Amino acid sequence: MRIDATDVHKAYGDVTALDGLSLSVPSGSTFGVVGTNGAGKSTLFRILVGHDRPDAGTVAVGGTDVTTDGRWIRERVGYLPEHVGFPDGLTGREVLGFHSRMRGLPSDGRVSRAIDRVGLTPAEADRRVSGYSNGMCRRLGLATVLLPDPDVLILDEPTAGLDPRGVDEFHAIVEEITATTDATVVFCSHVLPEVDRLCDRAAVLHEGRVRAAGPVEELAAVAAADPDAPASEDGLRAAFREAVTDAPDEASEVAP
Ligand SMILES: Nc1ncnc2c1ncn2[C@@H]1O[C@H](COP(=O)(O)OP(=O)(O)OP(=O)(O)O)[C@@H](O)[C@H]1O
Repeated sequence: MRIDATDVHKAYGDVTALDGLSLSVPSGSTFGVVGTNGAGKSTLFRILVGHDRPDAGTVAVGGTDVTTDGRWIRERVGYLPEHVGFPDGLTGREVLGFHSRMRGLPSDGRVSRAIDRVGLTPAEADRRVSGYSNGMCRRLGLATVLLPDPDVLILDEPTAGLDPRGVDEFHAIVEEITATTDATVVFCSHVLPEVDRLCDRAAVLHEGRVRAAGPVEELAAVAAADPDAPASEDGLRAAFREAVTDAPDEASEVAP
C-alpha cells in the first residue's frame, strides 16, 4: 500500500514539528526516514498511524485519508513506537493474546505464528515480560504489530539501544518480512548501514520538511561526494551527514 503525505503542517504550541512536509512511499517498498533529532520523524509517524492529527495538509495510506477513517488505518497499519511498555505480570504469549483479542482478531494460531516470525522461542514466549531483555522486548513489540498481518509497518527507531547481534537479528526479521509479504515498511534510523541494508528508498527530513527523497544509493552517493560537488547539493549533503552515522554506537552522538 502506498503512502502519500502532502504539505503536512504540525505545531506543538510554538514549536513547529512539520513544516509543509510532502512525501510519497511506493507500495511494497522498504523506506528509510533519516533526520537529526527533532527533524519531525516521530511526529510524521504518529500522524501516519492516526495517533496525532496534522494542523494542515493530507496524509493517505492506500488512498484513504488517515484522519477520516481511523479504524481502517488501525486494521491495516502496524505501528511500533520507539518506546513500548508491557504489563510486567504477563508472559509474552499472554501479551500477544491480549492484543489479539483487543483487536477482535480470530484465534487461528496467529499468536504462535507471530512468536515464531520474530524469533522468540516457545519457552521465551512463556516467560514473564518483566524478565525480558531489551532485544526480546523489541521482538515482542514487533510481534504485536504483526498480529493482524498489516499491509504497512511503521517502525520508529526499531533497533535503537540494541547490541550489534540484536541489531543484526532484528534486520534479519525485517528482511524476512519484506521477502515474504507485500508489506510496505517505513522506519527511521540514524545508522547509514542499516538504511543501506534494508531500504530501497529513503527520505532526509530536515526541520520538518523533506530535504530529499529517492533511492538510497543516490542519496548516499550525494552524501559521500567530495566537497567540490555542485553547490546545489551542499544542503542535502550536510543534512544527510548530520542525520546518519556509519556505526550504531555513534548514533546517539549524531545530533545534540
Ligand atoms: N508532544 C509534543 N509536545 C511538544 N513538542 C513536541 C511534541 N512532539 C514533538 N515535539 C517537538 O516537535 C519537534 C519534532 O519532534 P519529533 O519527535 O517528531 O522529532 P524526531 O525527528 O522524531 O526526533 P528524534 O530523532 O529525537 O526522535 C521537536 O522539536 C519536538 O520537541
